[in-house]
Amino acid sequence: MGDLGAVSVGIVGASGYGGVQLVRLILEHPHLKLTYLGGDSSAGKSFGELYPHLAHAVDLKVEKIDVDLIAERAEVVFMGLPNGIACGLAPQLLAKGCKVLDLSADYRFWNLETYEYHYGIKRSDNTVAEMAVYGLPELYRREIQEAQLVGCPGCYPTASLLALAPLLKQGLIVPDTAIVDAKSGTSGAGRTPKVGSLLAEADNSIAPYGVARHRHTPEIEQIGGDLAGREVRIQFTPHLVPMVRGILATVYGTMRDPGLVREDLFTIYNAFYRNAPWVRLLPSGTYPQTKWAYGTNACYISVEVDQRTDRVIVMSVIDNLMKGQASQAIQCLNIMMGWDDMLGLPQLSIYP
Ligand SMILES: NC(=O)C1=CN([C@@H]2O[C@H](COP(=O)(O)OP(=O)(O)OC[C@H]3O[C@@H](n4cnc5c(N)ncnc54)[C@H](OP(=O)(O)O)[C@@H]3O)[C@@H](O)[C@H]2O)C=CC1
Ligand SMILES: CC(=O)N[C@@H](CCC(=O)OP(=O)(O)O)C(=O)O
Repeated sequence: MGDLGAVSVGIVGASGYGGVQLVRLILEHPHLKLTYLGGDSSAGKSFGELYPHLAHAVDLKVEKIDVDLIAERAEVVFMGLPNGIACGLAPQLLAKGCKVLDLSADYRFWNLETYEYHYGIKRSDNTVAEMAVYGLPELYRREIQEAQLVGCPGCYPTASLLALAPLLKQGLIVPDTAIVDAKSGTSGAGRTPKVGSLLAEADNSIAPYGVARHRHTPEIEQIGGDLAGREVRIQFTPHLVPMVRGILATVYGTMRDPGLVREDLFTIYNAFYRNAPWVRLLPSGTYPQTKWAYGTNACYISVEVDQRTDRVIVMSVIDNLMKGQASQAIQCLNIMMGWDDMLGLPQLSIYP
């Protein structure tokens, strides 16, 4: 797959959900070729043993992680690893000239003490962390264009921030009134087995978790603060819902100007996202469904106003494994390489 002029790409953490999405996307991308797969417990197996339905398309074995081998084979490296591992590999990969895109939380935080506090992991790669760019293209396109190291956002922060950004950037809501109520499918928890992700535990039920202390809150507040130009406090509550993929984030905030109507907000959002091809603003009175984004890099957003309570309500949906993880990383790479944002990425959900 790929063509003669294609950029060589490696994936560390290839056996995981993020990894297998990346494999699919790289195989279908016209300017990328897959040259390295790395892992831990899956090392030594062929990729086809792990994912038999892709055996016909991928003729690579998963290797034990070896920085020299990765840099020899790949110009660009994606890392889809548990938190705390990428920060031990990125400094050496960057020193060897690779571009690095990390899907974990290791390079999302501008203040490493915040990361260390919320993730319970000590860090010593401060200089490299300072180079990292937050990989949300709709907000940090210019920085991503120049980046060697991208810390790709978490799935909840992507859905939440795309809904919140115009409100915070333009000071449309009373400070600190923002509430994010978010729901995720179980693939958000990754492929590594956990009791809570078992069908018998998750099916027929919707459950809040991480209430008042989920580790995505400081990430949302960091970017929210950057947009607002001041520290912000955001109430974030995630829920696990019995589906495989998808996130719906419903955002509430008290309007500073109670005179604003839905059409005003629509105009503001339309202008804010005019150069964002993956954000699809829905017509007034139409509300998004997670299945519309399934398998794509799209984010569907709808705005509403409740004049009875003076609140704005913004709904956003993404596929957590795509815009919330793997395809957003490819969108970032497209921008780093000077290619079109849409290049090689699936645009249409398989749902009717
Ligand atoms: N799932 C989601 O919706 C999202 C996840 N993320 C983040 O992306 C990252 C990857 O997530 P996801 O794909 O869901 O994870 P998975 O649990 O599905 O996969 C984890 C991967 O990490 C590898 N791995 C585990 N431990 C080690 C180790 N010690 N050394 C090397 N490799 C190791 C595994 O390899 P092996 O099988 O060989 O052991 C596997 O390939 C995580 O940081 C996650 O928080 C971000 C946004 C959304
Ligand atoms: C449903 C589910 O469990 N979702 C995960 C979010 C995954 C993610 O994006 O986490 P990172 O910030 O570590 O990358 C969670 O709530 O922890």
